[in-house]
Amino acid sequence: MPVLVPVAVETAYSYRVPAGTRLEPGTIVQIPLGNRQVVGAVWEPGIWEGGGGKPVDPSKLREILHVFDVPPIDGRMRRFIDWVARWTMAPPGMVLRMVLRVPEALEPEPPLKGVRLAGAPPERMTKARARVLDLFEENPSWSKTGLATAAGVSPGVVDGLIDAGTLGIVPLPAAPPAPVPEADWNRRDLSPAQMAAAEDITATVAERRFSVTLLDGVTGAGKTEVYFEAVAEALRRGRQALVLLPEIALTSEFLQRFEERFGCRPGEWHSDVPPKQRVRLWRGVIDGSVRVVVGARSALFLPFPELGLIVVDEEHDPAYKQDDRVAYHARDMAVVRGHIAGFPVILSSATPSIETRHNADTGRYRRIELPDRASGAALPDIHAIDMRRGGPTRGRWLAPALTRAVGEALARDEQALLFLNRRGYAPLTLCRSCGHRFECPDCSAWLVEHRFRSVLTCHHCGFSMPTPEACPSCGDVDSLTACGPGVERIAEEAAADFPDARIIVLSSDMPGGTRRLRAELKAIAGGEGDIIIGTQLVAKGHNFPKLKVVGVVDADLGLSTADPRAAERTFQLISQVTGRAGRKDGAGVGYLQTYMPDHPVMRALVSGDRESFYATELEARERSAMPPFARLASLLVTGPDRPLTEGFARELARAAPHQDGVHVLGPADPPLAVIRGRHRQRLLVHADRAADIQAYLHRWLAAGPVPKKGVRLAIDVEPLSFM
Ligand SMILES: Nc1ncnc2c1ncn2[C@@H]1O[C@H](COP(=O)(O)OP(=O)(O)OP(=O)(O)O)[C@@H](O)[C@H]1O
Ligand SMILES: [Zn+2]
Repeated sequence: MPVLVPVAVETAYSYRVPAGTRLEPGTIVQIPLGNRQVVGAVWEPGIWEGGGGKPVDPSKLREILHVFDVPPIDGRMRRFIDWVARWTMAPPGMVLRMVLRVPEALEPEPPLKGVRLAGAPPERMTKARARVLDLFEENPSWSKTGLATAAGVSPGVVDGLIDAGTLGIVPLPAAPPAPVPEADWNRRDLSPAQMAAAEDITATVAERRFSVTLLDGVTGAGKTEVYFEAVAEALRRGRQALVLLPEIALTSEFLQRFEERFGCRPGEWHSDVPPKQRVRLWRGVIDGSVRVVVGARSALFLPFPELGLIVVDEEHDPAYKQDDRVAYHARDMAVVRGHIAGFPVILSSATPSIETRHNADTGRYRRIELPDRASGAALPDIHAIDMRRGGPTRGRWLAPALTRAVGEALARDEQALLFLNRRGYAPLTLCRSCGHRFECPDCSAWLVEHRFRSVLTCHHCGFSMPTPEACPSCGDVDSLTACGPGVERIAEEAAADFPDARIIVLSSDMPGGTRRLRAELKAIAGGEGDIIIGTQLVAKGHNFPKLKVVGVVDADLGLSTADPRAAERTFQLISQVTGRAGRKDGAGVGYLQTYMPDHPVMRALVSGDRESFYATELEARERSAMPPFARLASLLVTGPDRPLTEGFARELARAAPHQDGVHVLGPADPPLAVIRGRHRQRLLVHADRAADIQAYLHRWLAAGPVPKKGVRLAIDVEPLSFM
């Protein structure tokens, strides 16, 4: 039987089925692979057999070692795995590996050991022993620690009773399955616009057919409440539902809202979920006891047997794209999963991606608009601060107009948010005497100063060194100077201007990790903190009722890159972050510090005219033949040194087949030419919309050189990152 194995090979391997067993495709099995034992899944013949395979001598086949007692991966899930592998050009076994992420879930949970009455009372009765035995009137079986705690005795007392034969050990029943969310637990009053939107998408769930709906509503429109109604409908119809969020670890508020609406928490799936809980969730998903999962992008690969809805919240968020190993976009693959299994997909955003908006414009996706905020509050007023005229004095980063607005907010007991998408104190440190710049020894990147921790660190590989007092190049003391601001530097300036204000700095690398960030975000939502200073993680979906003023310290930051999506990203990020202002009762204001107030992105933001942004950007993409009007694929070559890397990339380029409508660009140095000591070269395939880019790549790779001597090739179809 063909079995997909979780390694990077293009085909399935054949194994012998143990005598007397019949295995259907999808069965999860343990098989020998070299001298290891791995987990794989039985697959249908013919799909991943490969072209040049010679028939294997049946007597040489190795046997399947073990069949796991879990439901098989169903046919729709198998087609989905096949599809993702074909689309991303990843080996199918590597996609399967994402599905079988928690092998511990394949074995039944070991039963918990408990104790119950088993014999006569002990000869020697003490007060402690009596207290323990009394508890069996309440409950016939106890866990050992539970019993000792309830009786207020040491575990030794319980052990003594076991030794005396009074108590015996019994297996306790397994933990009950996750609570089932109730569709009609607590329906919230929706605004008329929300109601209409909810009716519309609920109908798509009821139809049980594939469709994609873009829920396109301004920041604070109440999109969450609307798609909750779709989740409720899936529950009513006995289907499972999946909600994807880009930054689930940080959104405890979301889980609370879910609980208010459905009476219990959903299943959670992301990197911060403890291993044991993940194991339970995976099993609960495949056996159907978990009905709703809220998760990060990898939740898309959970083996739901009865999935009837996927919601992709903040569908524009780049966090949905995985760049390494299997390079997939969870939003696009969610649409594929819906298509294969025949259920609706909802994409929700206040700033839809250009791709999604184009699909809505051309009628491929449905679109529902929510033009106003649910609370009735107005959207924030956005002002541009022209840094050429109204900028700050030398050595400062906040313009007088912005500082004034922050001061006024504080005087009204409101919160202000200063947004800068740069961690640390300063992005570059140099020596005033000799011009020496601090660079990472392993990456082509500057070291970023983190003054709170007194280190210079690399944001690409994590290299870190104490900030020296003298320049390592010329030896001058006190000659080092910080160039440009990061959030820590803005915090320093704000603290100097507002010594009485409570300032909270939020960035992903703060000590304390996710738990601390969660706690801080909750505190801010509860009204604590006067000035919040943060990187892009403050832009994501939060509701801060007291927040009125948002200042974008460097609105041009994202525009200065060569990324074809620079304008789109900047528009999305700034709309999202300013969209945190005035969500409850309006009167929010946003200030954009920019040297380019006439740039179309700044104009669209200031005028609040989303439509003009989308029209201009779509036209620009079409004119320059960029996605979604063309297709791209990136081939990233990495190697231990520059000659090997460049040599392979050139050889690969020479092997590119000729095809009308397809162009190969490069090889070229990406902006980050070295990361962690590995040299990088990028080739880019640009193809007409109608071209089959995967077929082209297959032909190319079959004809091209094979990477060796530590050189590796990574393919990314429709890449988002060009760094
Ligand atoms: N019908 C309603 N009446 C009053 N308040 C509501 C209603 N629906 C939602 N809200 C509130 O409005 C706020 C914004 O809702 P929600 O977070 O769903 O918006 P959103 O559209 O997802 O916004 P964003 O895209 O900015 O994340 C929340 O505080 C929510 O509790
Ligand atoms: Zn580095």
